[in-house]
Amino acid sequence: MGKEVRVRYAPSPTGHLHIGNARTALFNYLYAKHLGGSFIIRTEDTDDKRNVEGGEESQLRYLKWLGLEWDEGADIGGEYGPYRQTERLDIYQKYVDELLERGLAYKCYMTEEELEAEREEQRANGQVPKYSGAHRDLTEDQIKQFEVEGRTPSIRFRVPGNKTYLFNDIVRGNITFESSDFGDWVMVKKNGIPTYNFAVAIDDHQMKISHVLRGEEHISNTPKQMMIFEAFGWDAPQYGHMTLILNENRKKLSKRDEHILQFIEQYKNLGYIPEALFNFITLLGWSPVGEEELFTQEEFIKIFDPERLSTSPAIFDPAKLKWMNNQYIKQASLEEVVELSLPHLIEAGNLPTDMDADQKEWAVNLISLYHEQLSYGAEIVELTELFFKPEINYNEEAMVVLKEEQVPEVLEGFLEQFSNLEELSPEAIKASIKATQKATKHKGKKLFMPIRVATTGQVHGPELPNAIHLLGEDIVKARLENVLELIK
Ligand SMILES: Nc1ncnc2c1ncn2[C@@H]1O[C@H](COP(=O)(O)OP(=O)(O)OP(=O)(O)O)[C@@H](O)[C@H]1O
Repeated sequence: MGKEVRVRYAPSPTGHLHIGNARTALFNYLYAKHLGGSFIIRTEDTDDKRNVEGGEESQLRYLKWLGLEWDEGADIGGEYGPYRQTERLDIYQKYVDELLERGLAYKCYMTEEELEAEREEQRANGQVPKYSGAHRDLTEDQIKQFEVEGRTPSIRFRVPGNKTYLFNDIVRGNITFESSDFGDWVMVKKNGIPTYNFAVAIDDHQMKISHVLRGEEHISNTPKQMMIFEAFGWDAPQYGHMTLILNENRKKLSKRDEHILQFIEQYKNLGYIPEALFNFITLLGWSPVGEEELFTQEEFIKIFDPERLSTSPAIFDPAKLKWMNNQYIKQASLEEVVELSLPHLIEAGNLPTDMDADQKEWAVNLISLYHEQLSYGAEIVELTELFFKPEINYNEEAMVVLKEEQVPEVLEGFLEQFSNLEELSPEAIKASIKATQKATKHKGKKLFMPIRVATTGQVHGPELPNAIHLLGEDIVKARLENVLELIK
């Protein structure tokens, strides 16, 4: 039997979960589930300057909302929380001590100003700046002197000379780096906190991670992590670097772009369906065999094959997401669609919070009229606007219809039939339109369009008798009379 599959999603708590982060988490999850392995969450929170309040909570909450469950983590009262790097500092310390002792790491006392001066000089000489190794081999006396001066050291990893680091990337095949391109890099910062690359390598080993699937911005970190694995004689995991998700301007989606519509929370609040997002995100940078685009989580788990990960970046297309959500809304029950959309009508002030049974029934009927068309919950407000405003401003398209010759006759005829109705059911309204046809001898578009446009202001729309039924007697009459006046 091969090695047990254990993968991880390792967010820094620097902001909310966006489509790009979620894609990385989801591919790890699918990979683990496909192979019967474990999916682990680890918060990489060692860069306290960048951490934001609520960042971790958001990452976890919206992963759960998308339907991802992790298998393992720190025990937080019977439930698994994520592993947190800041809670593992003792573990890292043990390994730092070992490398110092073995001479594979050393203390560097250079100040930020000295380091900057060094880089400045290298740039001036046309070189790519890298640490010169000035404090690689300090004498005991030099060290004492720096300590007396009160300098605090960072700890650097002693990069081996003339070595090639090669890994076979799951997505990109063989990738190599030369150790000569790296200066001795900081393993532990002056504040005593390990750097990202050091902590990641220790954790991936300790957590027995078998495959590291992450965004391609991490490719250049990989050799540093391999150096740590090598220093301890550990086997490195298999790496796979996935292409990034870009926005429409071809820029990487980033947590720091707070004003862009790209966060899972925003889509939840707009009334998107988690299964639709899951489906959509999985198809960003990965494609199944065949043309089919709609899959459940279980189906994805069955068919997920990392061989089919794309090597060119995927552009996040919000219009495609909207389309996909509509596919899911169409399949959802009316009850679910009401749950997604009704709160938005209330929030817009179109309906009261304390609806009585009749109002609720009216609202449900209204939403059901748009069940097929609705792309996301909040869209209901825009789609149903015509039901909540007393007057309509007929646009150009509408006026073209209303100016046709037969319109006064049709509308007067319909107004008469409508006024004589004893009950306002959609069936009765349908019958009154039929009766108008008989009386006026106009039929088809010539009959329907003026009635539709006069009552709704739109040339396309939901079932006409149902819409008229929901608009109610007063509004329908007022609109018909208004149009008759307008076109006189
Ligand atoms: N645009 C993106 N497309 C695909 N994966 C991404 C994208 N942005 C981040 N990731 C991946 O998400 C995981 C978590 O990364 P991280 O927490 O650093 O997110 P981030 O959005 O890059 O944050 P920041 O923008 O603050 O650096 C990493 O594996 C990273 O590669």
